[in-house]
Formats: sequence, structure tokens, C-alpha cells
Amino acid sequence: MADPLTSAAWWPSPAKLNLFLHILGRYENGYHQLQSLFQMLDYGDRLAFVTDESGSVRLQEPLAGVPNDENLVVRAARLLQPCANLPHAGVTIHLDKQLPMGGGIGGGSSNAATTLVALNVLWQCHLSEDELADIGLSLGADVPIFVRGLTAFAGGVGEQITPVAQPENWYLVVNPGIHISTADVFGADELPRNTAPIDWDSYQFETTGNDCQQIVCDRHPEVAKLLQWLVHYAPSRMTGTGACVFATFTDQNLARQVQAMLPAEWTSFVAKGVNQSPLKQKLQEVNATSDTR
Ligand SMILES: C[C@](O)(CO)[C@H](O)COP(=O)(O)OP(=O)(O)OC[C@H]1O[C@@H](n2ccc(N)nc2=O)[C@H](O)[C@@H]1O
Ligand SMILES: Nc1ncnc2c1ncn2[C@@H]1O[C@H](COP(=O)(O)OP(=O)(O)OP(=O)(O)O)[C@@H](O)[C@H]1O
Repeated sequence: MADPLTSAAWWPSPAKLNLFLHILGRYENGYHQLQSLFQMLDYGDRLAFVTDESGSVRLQEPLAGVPNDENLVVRAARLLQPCANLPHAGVTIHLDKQLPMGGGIGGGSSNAATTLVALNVLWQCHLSEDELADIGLSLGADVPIFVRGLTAFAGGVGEQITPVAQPENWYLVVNPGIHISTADVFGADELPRNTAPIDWDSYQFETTGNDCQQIVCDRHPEVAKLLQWLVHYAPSRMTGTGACVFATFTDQNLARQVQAMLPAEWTSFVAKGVNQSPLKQKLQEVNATSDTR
């Protein structure tokens, strides 16, 4: 079927990797104090927004296992609706899902952020990036970083962001096919919660780690097996609370060579790490077009 939406109608919704993830402690509300380096990728889902005056928010392609009312895309749009400067602002949202769900690469949070950033323009809300990030935080700890769209160190629950330029490496991201609940990992008694804080200036991949990795490997031997396979070829680590694992390369061809050797049981993608996300680039293009009108 021909795509009824032009390429310009699509807004990117990229994945992220946590190049490291340390847990420093736990706040009274149960959330954890983290330190992490969020690496934006040039790969992800995409969304298109067909606005109307129906006053309702519709999702054209439901996600298996996620009722539309609970989809972060629909929840984000509904949170923004009162800020619209158009009569009876409504929208039909198209979601082209590529990213595995529950993989630690932030798909749902990124979808929510793209919805906030795009509808802020299309509904003429005129909210600042800070205001969008605040709304995003009420949907999930990872949403603000996707609103800002920059590779960054993060503290707090993940919302205190310090942008930092990183080498734009290539990543082979492998999905062992396991869906992991972030809440289950953070709820585990055996999770280490007392890692000493690091200075951002002294960050090195080799001297950091992912504090969630061991318990996920213990609970899901498939993740341990995947890591053991990947570390033969490149520095590798789990992202977020899993289950995806990434291997780091300076060269795209090397990443693709290793990808070609992966056992068939695991799915994967190769993506470039970027300091500015494709969403941020799209927003700049849209703003540049409207400035010249
Ligand atoms: C661990 C990361 O994946 C790193 O990127 C994220 O910080 C998780 O972010 P997220 O999926 O947006 O998380 P949320 O949807 O806000 O929370 C899911 C669950 O994870 C736990 N959670 C999340 C973030 C955090 N700093 N501490 C937590 O304890 C909470 O139990 C919460 O119920
Ligand atoms: N648009 C959406 N895309 C993906 N998941 C969604 C979406 N809306 C709601 N969800 C729910 O959120 C859960 C987590 O999905 P997500 O793909 O963001 O996990 P994740 O990659 O582990 O995220 P994180 O790294 O932020 O913990 C899904 O299992 C699903 O129930």
C-alpha cells in the first residue's frame, strides 16, 4: 500500500543507550538516584501527526498488549491538549514501531517525547523546552532527556541533565528477545544501591558499569550468554534495566561484520551514536522552515 503520509510528515523517535548506569541510593518516594551517560542513537521509531478539530486523540496503530489509553503517546498528547492554541485541538497519531519494547533502549519514553515536541509545534502551544521536559517527567524518568535530545550525563532520577559531546561511535544493539520490567529490576532486594558518585570529568567506559546487569544476568541466563558472546568482539554492556546489550565500535563495517555472525536466535540493529538526536534535528528543520515563511 502506498504511504499516504509524505516523508516530511514523520517525526523521528530515537533510541538511547545507557553507556553506564550507577545506582547511588533511593529516594523516599521509592525512585532511585542514578548516574548515567545517555547516548542518543540515529535509529528508532517514527511518528506522524494528522491534526484536526475533533478534540480527541486517536492512535492509528495500537501496540500489542498496550491499551491505547495507556500508550505513552496518547497520554503525552492528552497532557498537552489543554495548552493547545487551536480550537478543539485533536490529532490522529501514526506510530511506526521498530524498537523492541522493554529492552532498555527507551522506546516508550522516546515516543512520548516526540509527541510532546511535535504537538507543541503543530498545536501552537509555544511551551519552552523546560516546560515540555517537566510535563515529560510526569510520564517517565527518561522522557525529559529525549525532549532535550542531547547525549548527556544524567543525575537525580535521570532528569538532571548535563549535555556532553561523546565520540560518535557505532553500536551493535542486540535484543535477546526478553521483555524486562523496569519496575521489577528496581524492586529487587539484591540490587546494589550504594555505588559511589563519580565526577563527570573522570568518566571512562572501562571504570564504570551497569548496576542492574548482574541481577538481570542471574535472572535471565540468555542475557549473560549474549554478553559472553559479544565481549569477544568489542567492549559490551547491558543498557538500562535490560534486556538489550550493546557492543561499541569505531567503525560501521566492523559492527556489521559482527552482526552478520550473530546467532540467529537474537535480533539486532546497528546504529550510530549521535550527540544531537534526530528529533532535535527535525525540530530545527521545522523551525527554520517556519522562520522563512
Ligand atoms: C533505568 C532507566 O531505564 C535508565 O535509562 C530509566 O531511568 C527508567 O526510566 P523509565 O522507564 O522512564 O522509568 P519510569 O517509567 O519513570 O519508572 C518505571 C519504574 O522504574 C523505577 N525507577 C525508575 C527510574 C528511577 N530513577 N528509579 C526507579 O526506581 C520505579 O520503580 C518505576 O516504577
Ligand atoms: N509507545 C510505547 N512504546 C513502547 N512501550 C510503551 C509505549 N507506551 C506504553 N508502553 C509501555 O511501556 C513499557 C516499557 O516500554 P519501553 O519500550 O519504553 O521500555 P524500555 O526500553 O525498557 O524503557 P526504559 O529504558 O526507559 O526503561 C512497555 O512494555 C509498554 O507496556
